[in-house]
Amino acid sequence: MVSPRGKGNDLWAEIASPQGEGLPKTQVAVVYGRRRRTVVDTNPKDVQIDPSSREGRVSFAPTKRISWNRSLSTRGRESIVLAAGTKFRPPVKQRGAPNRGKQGSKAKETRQKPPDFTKERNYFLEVDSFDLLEESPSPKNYGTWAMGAEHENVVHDLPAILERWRILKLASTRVSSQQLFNIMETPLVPSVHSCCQSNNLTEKTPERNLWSKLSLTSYKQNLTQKPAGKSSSRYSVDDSIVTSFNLLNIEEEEVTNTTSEDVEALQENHVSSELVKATQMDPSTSKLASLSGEYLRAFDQLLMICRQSSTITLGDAFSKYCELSSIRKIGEGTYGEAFKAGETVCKVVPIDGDLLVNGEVQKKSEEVVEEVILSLTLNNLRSPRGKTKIENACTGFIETKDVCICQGAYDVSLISAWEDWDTEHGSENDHPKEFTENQCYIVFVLADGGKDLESFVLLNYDEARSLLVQATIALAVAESSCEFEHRDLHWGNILLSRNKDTTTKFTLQGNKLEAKTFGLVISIIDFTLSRINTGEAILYLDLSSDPGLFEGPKGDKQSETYRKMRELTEDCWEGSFPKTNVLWVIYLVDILLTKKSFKRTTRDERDLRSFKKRLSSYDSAKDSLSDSFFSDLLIDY
Ligand SMILES: Nc1ncnc2c1ncn2[C@@H]1O[C@H](COP(=O)(O)OP(=O)(O)OP(=O)(O)O)[C@@H](O)[C@H]1O
Repeated sequence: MVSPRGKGNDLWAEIASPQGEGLPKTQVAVVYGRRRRTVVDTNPKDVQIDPSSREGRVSFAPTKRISWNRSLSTRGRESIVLAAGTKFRPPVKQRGAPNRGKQGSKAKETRQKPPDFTKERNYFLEVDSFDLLEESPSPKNYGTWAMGAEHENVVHDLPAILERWRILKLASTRVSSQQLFNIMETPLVPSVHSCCQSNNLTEKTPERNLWSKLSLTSYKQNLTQKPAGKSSSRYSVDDSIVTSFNLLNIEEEEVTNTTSEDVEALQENHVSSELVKATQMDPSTSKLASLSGEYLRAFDQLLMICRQSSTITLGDAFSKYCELSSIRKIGEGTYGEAFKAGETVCKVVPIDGDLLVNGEVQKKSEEVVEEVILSLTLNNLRSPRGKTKIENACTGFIETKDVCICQGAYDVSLISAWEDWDTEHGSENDHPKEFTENQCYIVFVLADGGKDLESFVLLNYDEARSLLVQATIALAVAESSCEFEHRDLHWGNILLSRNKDTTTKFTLQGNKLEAKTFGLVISIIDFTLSRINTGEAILYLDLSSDPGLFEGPKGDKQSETYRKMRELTEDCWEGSFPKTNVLWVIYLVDILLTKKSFKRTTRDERDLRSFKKRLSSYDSAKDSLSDSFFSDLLIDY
């Protein structure tokens, strides 16, 4: 039941109000998503397995990972770039015209005499080097760091990161578009702001039934069927972006068809100069073979995000936080090894290499950029900046303190910590001594979130309630801010610790509230399966390409939750379904009832069971917060 209490009335009214009310009309945007890569896709030749070097290793076999939780780690974040907020103009140039024969011969002709964009390319190369200098005015001087010193958290310019990423994604559709991206259509409302700036997503993903996947061709057909120069009410998308796609998402032979008029048109349409630049690269360097070039660009972005001009060693990175000899390994995942370094936890994830790690293909810079964007977006909820009135804020997601890019063999101190863990716990991961001097890594520097729910001992019913209210708050706040859905909130992904505080503050849609914590602190981790809408882009993982995720044991709460999500989303994973968050809250109640023992009465159990029943009727975490179960845990301030 909604509990009216003074100032709180408004909040409860808002919590109960249907989502999307009063939103501006939706608009169409060009979107694309990238299909994920699997081990099967890997060319066996790319996998460096030197039998002589396998001594001491557990195994390189892809089937090694057997634990249910860990086998769930799927790969390949999808993203949809939202091109909105601009006006429709007919495409400058028609591509894929019905008369293929004619086009083909023209393409052939043009390939013999490619347009010369040298002048423009040089200009943009100059701009790029200037940008790089501007953005990295003083590369980190790791050599002079005081070991174990206190460090301010690094502030990242998320809007700028997003913009660069978006440009990279658009540009990279030009090459290997068939392999990497699906061009899709998604309706979107006019002006899109980055939630990172506004901390309030005013433009939301429309309802499920508005989604329709169209190929770029059918999308363009739709556009060309409209009267030139006029936008239809539904397809009022900016043609400069369509043009960009027309120019960028082109077949290999079409690259050479790009004319200087096209470029001028793009410039006229105020398309970012970098986007224009993307259309101007020499076709010979932009063939499919430039896949590695694409990663290089993403890698450069990672360096920029980390404010590094070049990679550093793992030893240099860790020495910022502690004496190397004090490093302890505290956990492991399929992709990352987690080490305690001073006050922080550093998660080391190998990237871009050909070596299979723990039976998996290493993550690529491009997908890592997206994970960084996700982490930083959620980070912003901790201390939203750039706005006088904070709309949404909470501390329930793990804090990302810094990110850095490293290269080289594993540091001896890390190897020693890894081996100590292995002796004590028996690692499921491959021994890191396999990494060569060329290996690159991303290191996520995180706050120490404590122990995961599976191993944490809850003392009593109050702590159990505290866990539920904090998890629901975090989901509700992120849901409101950036349409966040965690989609994998099993008991390994909630970290718990205790402190002296009895309450935690949060802001939900402008309403400032406090929740009783009884001294428990939760931190949600692992956003691998998560979906967000940053306002610039929708980042999500297409779980339909991982059927194994839904084949877990019948009756197992976690497996059932994945299946319920699939039923709910109908495998449309790019869509917004805040109810998936409720499904995970239901899962957590189940876990508390069946898998965790803590001091509780029969009445407490009954309350938990009836709360669980009521949860099924809520459509979002935000809605669930209005349940009477939370009434005496929430306080206005
Ligand atoms: N911030 C943190 N504080 C404390 N422990 C952490 C933290 N981050 C990670 N860990 C520990 O390290 C383990 C692995 O981390 P995480 O699940 O993020 O890695 P991963 O490789 O992304 O995992 P997955 O196999 O699920 O993809 C966690 O289960 C947890 O025990």
